[in-house]
Amino acid sequence: MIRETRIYQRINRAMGKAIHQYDMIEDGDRIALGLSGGKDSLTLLTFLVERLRRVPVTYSIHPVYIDPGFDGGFADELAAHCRDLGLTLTCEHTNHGPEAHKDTQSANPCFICSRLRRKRLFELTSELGCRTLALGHNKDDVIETLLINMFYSGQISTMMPNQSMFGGEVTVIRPLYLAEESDIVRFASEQGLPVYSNPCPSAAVSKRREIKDLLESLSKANPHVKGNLFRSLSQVRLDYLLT
Ligand SMILES: Nc1ncnc2c1ncn2[C@@H]1O[C@H](COP(=O)(O)OP(=O)(O)OP(=O)(O)O)[C@@H](O)[C@H]1O
Repeated sequence: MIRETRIYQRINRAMGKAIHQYDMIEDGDRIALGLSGGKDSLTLLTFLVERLRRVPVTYSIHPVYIDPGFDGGFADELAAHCRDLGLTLTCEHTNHGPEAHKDTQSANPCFICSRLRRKRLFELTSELGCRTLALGHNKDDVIETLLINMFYSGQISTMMPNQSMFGGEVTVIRPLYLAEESDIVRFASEQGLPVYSNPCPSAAVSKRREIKDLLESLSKANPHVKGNLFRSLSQVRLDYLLT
């Protein structure tokens, strides 16, 4: 049972706002949910299950885990957690992780691994008869992706809250789009959500980690930095860009 703390209420408000504002869920939807075992997708799962008891909209949730295949995986524990919530976890065991770290391909293992994972996630979403795939990205992920795309891809873009793919076959939704990562960290800890440590050798050394550290240090001097970056996404002055 969720404890309705201040942090719970903040995330709940942010998620409710995102779901309405970006038109994410309709009555009768079958929603596949990418469950990685990390705090974001576990928090998303908790809120989407709990929301069913509160709102007059019905939907079904189908958690999906792509096991990257490192030693020390936690698929059984994740399946047990889903069972406790009355859900069945679809788990696919792969060797995406070790494959992506093989010497010949090690220049960008995260890119390779996430591309393979995304592909299987979309396929499994369709196989489960779902047209919606919910992912656990939060507001900080959106801001970091904006900077990663500018710094390393030379383009101004980020993740969308509601994104139709493959001609409408699957819609990706990100219900935590407006929720702050620091709130999610606190929520996961205060509610005692399970903690699975990520056995991936690249987990701590990604571009995202570098950007997180940069934003952290800029925010110490000015706490509005992240909020301003997020706001800039809806304050685009095209007449001052080279479009
Ligand atoms: N192995 C996986 N199986 C299923 N879904 C996944 C997996 N890895 C990531 N996802 C989905 O993609 C989202 C973003 O993945 P990312 O690796 O960026 O994780 P993250 O920001 O650390 O989030 P989390 O805390 O949920 O792991 C996750 O929140 C989850 O919904």
